[in-house]
Amino acid sequence: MTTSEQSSSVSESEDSVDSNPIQKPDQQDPEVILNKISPFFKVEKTKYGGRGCYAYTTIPKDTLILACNQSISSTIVRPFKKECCHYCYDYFDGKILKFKISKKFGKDLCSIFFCSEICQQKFIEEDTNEVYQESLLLIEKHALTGSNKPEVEKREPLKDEDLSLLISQEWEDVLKWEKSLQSMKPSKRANMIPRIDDSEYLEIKYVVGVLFQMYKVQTENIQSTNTFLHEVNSSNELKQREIELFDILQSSELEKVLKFPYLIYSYINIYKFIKATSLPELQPFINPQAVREIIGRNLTNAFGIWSETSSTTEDREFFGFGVYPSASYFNHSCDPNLIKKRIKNTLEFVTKRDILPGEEICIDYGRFLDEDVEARRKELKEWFFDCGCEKCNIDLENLKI
Ligand SMILES: C[S@@+](CC[C@H](N)C(=O)[O-])C[C@H]1O[C@@H](n2cnc3c(N)ncnc32)[C@H](O)[C@@H]1O
Repeated sequence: MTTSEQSSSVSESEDSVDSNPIQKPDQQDPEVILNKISPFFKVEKTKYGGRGCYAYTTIPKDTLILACNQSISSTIVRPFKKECCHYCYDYFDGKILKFKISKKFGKDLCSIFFCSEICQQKFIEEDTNEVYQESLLLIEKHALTGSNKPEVEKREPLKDEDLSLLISQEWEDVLKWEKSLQSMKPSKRANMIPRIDDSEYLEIKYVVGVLFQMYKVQTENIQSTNTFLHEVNSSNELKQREIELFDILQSSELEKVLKFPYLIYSYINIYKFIKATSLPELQPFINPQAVREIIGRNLTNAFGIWSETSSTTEDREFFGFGVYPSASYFNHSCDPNLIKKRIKNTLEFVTKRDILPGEEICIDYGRFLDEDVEARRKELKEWFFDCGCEKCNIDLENLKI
């Protein structure tokens, strides 16, 4: 536990602006990376667009085809941060967790909460040079700084504005902001930290988690082997493999901003907060393009972390989300043949029925399978796609009759 005083986290080193490509270890062929996720399926193009997972051979019902025990990054909503374990997401009926890593910043005590000493210890072991721990504590500190600032009304783009132009202009302005940030004394940079709301706080913790993994892989020079994921027994290599899979995930940041233009300002806030507050170790990884892609990858690939319920009709609490790249290639089907189970921080995927060779393996993205085809499609539209599953095709044909 650390209790040292820290005035400002802002980097004193020369930060780069937009010319800081992330140096990645030797990049592997995406096809090779994708086809080493599981011996049960290959990842191929679907006939309705994008990629999907297809069975190599017959897979009997109740077969565990994938278990992902490491998200690349996860984040817990502010209201549950003291009740939901940062490491394993366990929750004990609203009880405040006893184990924590804390640091005092002036009068403010900031903490990361865990359900047990084991989870706290695992978190510490997986950290590198305490960069992740420090980064999360700094987010807590600066989220407090930000919340003391007056609320700024977020600008809404005008109806007839050229959105693509607006988006590129706004991000260009961010680069100017970044130059003035870097010309400031570190002690003054706290003034540049924007006020953030709860959804931005959630997203910032996720983005910083991914940035930390990039730093870790580069610092520890972690190399990956060419085995299937379940054969990998080093957690460092697993993370490296998840990063490789993360890099080839779909990103839909621009699509989302074009649909909900007010989000540009939210994403810029997130970026400014991260750039102005992150440790020097993470700075080389922070540029608008990288952060926009990290945000965009969560939008269509994150798995929600929800409280457990005994039935699908019972209300659930939303604790946060995690991105598990190796599990992100399953498409949605309104008649899924795979069930997803979360056991603490592990996602398990088990077949619901026998699967035939060449059959697409799909999960259910929502909780709306009992609804009619139009209602299902409306729900999925919010996730930026028109469902191309077989059940929808049949149901749509039947509507025409
Ligand atoms: C978690 S990713 C699945 C992998 C993705 N197909 C790929 O190529 O990376 C979710 C995205 O896949 C596509 N997708 C998933 N299920 C689909 C479906 N039933 N019909 C059409 N597109 C789907 C959508 O673009 C969605 O945003």
